[in-house]
Amino acid sequence: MTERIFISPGKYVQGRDVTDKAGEYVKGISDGKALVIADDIVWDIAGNRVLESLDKAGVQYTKAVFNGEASTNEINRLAGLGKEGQATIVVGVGGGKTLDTAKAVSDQLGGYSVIIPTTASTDAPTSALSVIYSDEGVFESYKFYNKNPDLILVDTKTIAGAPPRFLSSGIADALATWVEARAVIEARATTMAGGLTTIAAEAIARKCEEVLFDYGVLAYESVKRKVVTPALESVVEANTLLSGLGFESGGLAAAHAIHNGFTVLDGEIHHMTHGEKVAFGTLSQLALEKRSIEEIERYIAFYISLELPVTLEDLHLQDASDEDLYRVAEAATKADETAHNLPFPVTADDVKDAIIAADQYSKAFKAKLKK
Ligand SMILES: NC(=O)c1ccc[n+]([C@@H]2O[C@H](COP(=O)([O-])OP(=O)(O)OC[C@H]3O[C@@H](n4cnc5c(N)ncnc54)[C@H](O)[C@@H]3O)[C@@H](O)[C@H]2O)c1
Ligand SMILES: [Zn+2]
Repeated sequence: MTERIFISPGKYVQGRDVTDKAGEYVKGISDGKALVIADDIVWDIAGNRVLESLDKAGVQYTKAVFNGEASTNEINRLAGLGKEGQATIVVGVGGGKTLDTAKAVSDQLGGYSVIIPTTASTDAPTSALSVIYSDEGVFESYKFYNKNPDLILVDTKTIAGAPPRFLSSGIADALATWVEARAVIEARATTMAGGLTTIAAEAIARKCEEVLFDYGVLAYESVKRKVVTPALESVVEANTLLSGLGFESGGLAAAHAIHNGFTVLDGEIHHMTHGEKVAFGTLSQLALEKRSIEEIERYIAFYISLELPVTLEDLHLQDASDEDLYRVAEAATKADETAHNLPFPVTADDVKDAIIAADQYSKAFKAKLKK
C-alpha cells in the first residue's frame, strides 16, 4: 500500500444535554424512519430521552432492545427489525458493543448511522468498523464499512453521570492510540483505514496523548462527583474523537492484538473492560519495543492514578499458567493480527515474554512506591 488514507465521520457534536437535540440533528441528515437500539440499562439513562426528542422533531421510529453482544446473530436479528420497520436511519445509544452493533445493522440496511455514546469508554463511536464477537464473547473479527457514522452526539452530562471506571477505561483505550500509531508509522504499515498514515492522523494521535496526560486525572476526579468540567470535556473529546480518528487512520499494533488475545481466556478477565485489557496490552507493547524505564514508568504511574490494571493480578490472571499466556500470545500473533504492524517481527514467544515482563515492571514499580 502506497497511498495515504484518512477517513472520518460526517458530523461530531459534543456538549451538555445534547441528547435532547437528537431529533433536530437526525432530521438534519434525513427524513427517513429510524431504528433506535439500546440495552435495558441505557433505555432508562438516555434511550427514552432520545425517543422524546425524535417525537418532537416528527421522526418516526422502531424501538429495539440490544441483548448485550456484538455478534453476527444479534446484528442479523436487529437488521430484521429494521427491515420490518422500513428504517433507513439506525440510531445506536449506549456503550461500545451497542454502537458496533448499530453500525453493522446500518451497513446491512444501507442507510444512515447515528451514534449516541452514553459512556466515554472506547473510541468505537467514530470508526467505520465494528469489532465482532461470538455469542459467548470471544473476539472473532473486525468488520469494515464503506463509510463512518453520519452523526455522533456526545452528551457530556450523561457521561459525567456514568461510573468513573468507564471514563478511565476510555482513557486507557485512547492512550494506546499514539503508542500504536507511532509503531505503524515507523513500520510504514497499513492502518485500519486501508492506507498509510497521514500527517493529520499522526497529529491527532499525538494530541490525544497530550490531552490525556494533561487532563485525564482531573477528568476522572470530575466524574467521581458527576460534574461536567472543561477538563472532562477535553478528555471526552480525546477518548472519543481524537482516539477514534487516531486509531483508525493512524493504525493499530500490538496493544490491541494483545487485548484480542486476552478474550480467549475464561474466567474473571471477561469482566474487565476493553480499555482495561488495552492498558495492559499497551504496557506489553512498550516492553516489546524496548522503551526506556522512564517512559514505561510514566505510563504505569498514570494508569495507577486512574485505578487501571497494571499487573496480571489486577486483571485477575494471577493464576494464569504459562500455557494460558501462550494461548493469549498465539491469538495476538495470528497471521492477520495487527501485532505484525510493529516495525520488527514478533512471535508468540516474544509476546508471552513481554506480557510477563510488563507484569514484572509494574510489580517492581509498585514495590518502589511502597518504600
Ligand atoms: N469499533 C471500534 O472502533 C471499537 C473501538 C474500541 C472498542 N470497541 C468495542 O467496544 C466494546 C467495549 O465497549 P464498552 O467498554 O463501552 O462496553 P460494553 O458496550 O460491553 O458495555 C457497556 C455497559 O455499560 C452500560 N452503560 C452504558 N452507558 C451507561 C451509563 N451512562 N451509566 C451506566 N451504565 C452504562 C451498558 O448497559 C453496558 O452494560 C468492545 O466490544 C470493543 O471491542 C470497538
Ligand atoms: Zn480500543
